Amino acid sequence: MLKVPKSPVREKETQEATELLSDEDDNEIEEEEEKETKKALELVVVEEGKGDDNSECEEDRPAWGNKLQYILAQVGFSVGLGNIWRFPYMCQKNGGGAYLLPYFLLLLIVGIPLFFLELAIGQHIRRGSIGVWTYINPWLSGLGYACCVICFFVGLYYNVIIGWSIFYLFQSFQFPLPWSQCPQVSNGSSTIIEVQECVQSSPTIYFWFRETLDISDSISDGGGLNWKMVLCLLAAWVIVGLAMIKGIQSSGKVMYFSSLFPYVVLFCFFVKGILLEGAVDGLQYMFTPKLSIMLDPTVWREAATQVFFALGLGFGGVIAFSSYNSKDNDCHFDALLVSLINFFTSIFATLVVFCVMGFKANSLTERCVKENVERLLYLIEMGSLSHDLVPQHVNLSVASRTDYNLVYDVVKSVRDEDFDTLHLNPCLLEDELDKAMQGTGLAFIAFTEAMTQFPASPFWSVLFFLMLINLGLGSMFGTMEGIITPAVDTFKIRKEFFTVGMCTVAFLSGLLFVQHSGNYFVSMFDDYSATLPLIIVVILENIAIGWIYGANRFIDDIEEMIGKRPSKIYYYLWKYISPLTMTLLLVASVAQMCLSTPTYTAWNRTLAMEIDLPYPTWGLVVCGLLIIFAICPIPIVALLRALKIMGNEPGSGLVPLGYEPGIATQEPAHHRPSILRRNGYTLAEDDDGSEQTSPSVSRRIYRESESDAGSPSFEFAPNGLYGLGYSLAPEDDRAV
Ligand SMILES: O=C(O)[C@@H]1CCCCN1
Ligand code: NA
Repeated sequence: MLKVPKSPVREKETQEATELLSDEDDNEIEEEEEKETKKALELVVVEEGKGDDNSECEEDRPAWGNKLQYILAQVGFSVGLGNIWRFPYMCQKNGGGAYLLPYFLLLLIVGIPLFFLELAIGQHIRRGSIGVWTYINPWLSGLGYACCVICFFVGLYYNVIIGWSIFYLFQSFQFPLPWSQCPQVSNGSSTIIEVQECVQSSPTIYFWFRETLDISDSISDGGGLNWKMVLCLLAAWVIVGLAMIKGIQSSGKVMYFSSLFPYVVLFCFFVKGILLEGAVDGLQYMFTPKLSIMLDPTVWREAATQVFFALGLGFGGVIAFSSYNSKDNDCHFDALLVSLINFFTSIFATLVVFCVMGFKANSLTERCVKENVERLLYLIEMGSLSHDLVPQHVNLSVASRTDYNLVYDVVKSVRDEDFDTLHLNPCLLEDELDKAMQGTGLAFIAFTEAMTQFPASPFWSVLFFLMLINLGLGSMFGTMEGIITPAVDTFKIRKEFFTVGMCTVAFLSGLLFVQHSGNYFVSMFDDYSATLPLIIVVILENIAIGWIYGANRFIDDIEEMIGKRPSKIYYYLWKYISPLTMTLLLVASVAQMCLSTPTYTAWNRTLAMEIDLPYPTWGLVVCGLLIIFAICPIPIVALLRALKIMGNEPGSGLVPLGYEPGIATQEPAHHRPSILRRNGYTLAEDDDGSEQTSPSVSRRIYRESESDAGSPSFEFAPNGLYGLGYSLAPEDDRAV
């Protein structure tokens, strides 16, 4: 039942990494001892896997091979398309630099504390999300289910983006790259011309909207299925499904490679990007906060949800991964490390995107200046404009952008009444940056644009899309596991069947996103299913710990676990600051959502540009339903509890623990003594429930109720040795 991969290579690496990390360990452990423990642990796991109920060597949960592996797993889950695809597009949508400030602030006062909270609670209670929240308070187990629904919605469209990447990957094996120039068509007679829609926009934009998405003009115009995308989505789901069933094993070396690979690729793009003409303008734009935009609650809401999305808060994955830690693991350090890595990855990717945007805006303004200078010269020649208006030092025939802007201003002030008849364009770089490509395609368009500037472009293109797929799949596995594990635990179905069923259902539902209007649904899901519900879930998690469980008690627990007391700041953050901030945000954004008509960005084929359209009524209904579906498990579970439909009977799989406000008072009769192995010592705990009165000082570790005992849960772990070198699991190959 439980396979423990034990390759000599792996073991050696584990040791190496352990050595590397050992100075971080608070408790000075003899290496020898640690190795012993590890062996014992593996042995234990195998024994239990065989169904051997030998309580002498019983360990409830498998553990991570080493700290580095665990950190890489957390980073692999949290760093994903969110950093490379979502963050840049959110940034552009919300005024560039104006978005960075709220994002960073919210990361500090909400993101890091809550990430720490999820890490600590998983490590303390040692269960997946449903188990954790049920343990805190059975009325809250709906939170765990809401996490599953959110994971499902996110997984649906997340895989579509992986599908897009697969499409681009396949298109990358040609030279010149298909998005490097406009396609040519013959216009009936013998002349060959370039496609108008492409000339009006740009080859990369055209490739995105027309060749890839073949997008319709509005969300109401479905346009049928886009077969190319259907196939790519199918490929993406097949990969996910196979990897989730089997878990392709790979050596530790591959894992280190696959987590460093994205940074190498990004770095190359960055170096190239910064050398592009106009890159600095793009960066300036990125780092200049437009303070006015910060009064807009949307910016704050989108910053908050991006923080949650990026860190995976409210997905359940973080809790699941940390539940495989030993109790003395320094989860505070982990929280800081992983959130900072995540933050800098987003910033890094966005730097590249803005360099490219600067470059594009620059070349567009250059073109604009050239055209308008010609027009000026023509007007002067025709006598409709006096030559005296041109300042002395300006030589129009070689005018730069600033020269032209100067002349434009002069002409505009002098010829105020009939200025419009002159048909002059201001050609401002900022305008060009403001209206630069937006929306879900931003990353695709920006990176492909950059690539056309590279020597050996197909090589870079292949590298880039492999990286994107690699990043996306890692997070996708964690997200899917967020549904599969709890479902399999609860409903006791075979994992293989459920995984296949789940992927099939998800693929079929995903067909919504591969219609010609599919992109609009992607942004709808991205805007509504992964935002408000996430905020609500995270608020409730925060309140559950800060108020129901008790912030002080939780801090005591952490002190008990990691041996040092977290700063008092966390008390205030958990108790007041973050719940208050999030509630304010929630209220403001709900109010704002009700007051304004929600819009989406559509591509207009004839104008060859993006325009904002209001959602049709049915679209609004769908948006509302997405939010309602995602959060409805919370009230439903509470209601079922109130009506006593969902009981505490052991074995129901729903309530693993007895409960009295905040404290586990009664254990199901068939629990077994748990043993805490720690640094080579075995701490057998007796089960007289002594921790009932003082749970904070007990060294309690996960106890199994019947519903969990011998349950297949270990088998259903986000199987760490995730394909393509993702190691997202404990050494012995599983997690919840
Ligand atoms: O930012 C991302 O791409 C992932 C999505 C899943 C949850 C964690 N973060
Ligand atoms: Na990832």
